[in-house]
Amino acid sequence: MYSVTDPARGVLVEEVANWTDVEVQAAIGRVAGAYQGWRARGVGERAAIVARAAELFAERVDDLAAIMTLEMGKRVNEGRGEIGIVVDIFRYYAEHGPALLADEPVEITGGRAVITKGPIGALLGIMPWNFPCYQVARFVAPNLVLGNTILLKHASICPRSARAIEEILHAAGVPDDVYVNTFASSRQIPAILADPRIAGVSLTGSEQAGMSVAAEAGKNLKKTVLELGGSDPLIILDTNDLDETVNATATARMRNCGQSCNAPKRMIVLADLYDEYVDRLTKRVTEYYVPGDPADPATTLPPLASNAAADEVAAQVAKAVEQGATLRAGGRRITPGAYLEATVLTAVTPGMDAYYEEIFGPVAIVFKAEDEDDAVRLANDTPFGLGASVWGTDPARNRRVADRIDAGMVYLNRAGGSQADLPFGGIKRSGLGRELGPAGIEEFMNKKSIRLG
Ligand SMILES: O=CCCCC(=O)O
Repeated sequence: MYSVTDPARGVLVEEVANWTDVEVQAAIGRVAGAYQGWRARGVGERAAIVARAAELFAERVDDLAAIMTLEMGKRVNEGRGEIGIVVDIFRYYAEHGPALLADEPVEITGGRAVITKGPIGALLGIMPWNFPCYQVARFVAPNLVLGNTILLKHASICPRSARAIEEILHAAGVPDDVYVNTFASSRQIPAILADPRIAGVSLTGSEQAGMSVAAEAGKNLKKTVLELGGSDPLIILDTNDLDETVNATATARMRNCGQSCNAPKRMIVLADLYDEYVDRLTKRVTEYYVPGDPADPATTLPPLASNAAADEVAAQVAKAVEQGATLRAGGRRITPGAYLEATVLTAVTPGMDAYYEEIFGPVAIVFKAEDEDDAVRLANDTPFGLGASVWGTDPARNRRVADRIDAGMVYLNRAGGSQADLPFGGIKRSGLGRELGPAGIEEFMNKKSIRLG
């Protein structure tokens, strides 16, 4: 069942029945059937439709932000910001897509060749609830320009976002069968992936979901992009202004109520700053992040996406404390609604679950590093490898540390934050492949070698 439950109040607003197997099969038939016609249109025509979609997303910013606030508790201002990135992504691929898809001549031994950049077919997208519009945009915009068609399965708590996105794309001129939203259940995913009419799958979601989709896709030899979890390190080497660093790093951690795959979840602070950083972060988190209505632009701490999500994070915090971590701030569930106090933990050590797992909520863990080498060791001591950030006053030192971090993305003196033209993705258990930027249009591309002579 898909449903909308307002996480600020715990009130059920709408239920949407899952599609039957017959409906899902028909949807696969639609996107597969539309493929040849869509790829036959020129890239310029597809790019113009994607550019129009950007404008329609911009026009509906308030409506989309309100939907996300209701469905998953996103602060309304953050929702507007998310639509800003969505607009950028659609514009980026509309503008740069044609050049990114241009033939590439290659010099080869004994002759000449060209690599053409074409689509591969109908794709399945499985998208999560944490950024209901952005996550869809970064998969859909490049693939529409490339000429692939799309069957989209959104998170079960986001049926309204799912419908609104489909409406916008169709209104922009994407043919009805080129982009089809399905209210399929997770149980139906294996059959979709086994269907020869589906050429590949992109999933953003949990490690668990990634493993099952990758297994099914592997069995069926389907190309896969996986954007999974992260426990990103944020290393503080030194600072000229500790308050500014504390505020900026707290903002980065608490953005989207801590529910971002690439949020800095482990603050690693060099020993000489550690005590002062922990004190000031604790004060900031306690005083600034006050629970409130996510529809109110003044709110600093919205609910998590659901009661289940809030309970899970609260349980992770309680387990960490039971295993010996120190609770410096927060940790308590607040009801009614899916609220959890903004939380700071220290003394988290190897052997505790919280040392290795991802905590998807407003919880910062602070570690003390003896020196630069120790900071790098701690940063890399994780099964994940999504993003990381390095904060310090010496650019050469920041860069040296960045080069030693095992992650798909490293930011200097800033934390995370997607942008349309910068590739996004991870290594290790954070996933496979890249989205956004030039790399994002290449994942489901047939780079065909044509030998000319
Ligand atoms: O959950 C990952 C999405 C990241 C969005 C962003 O950083 O802008």
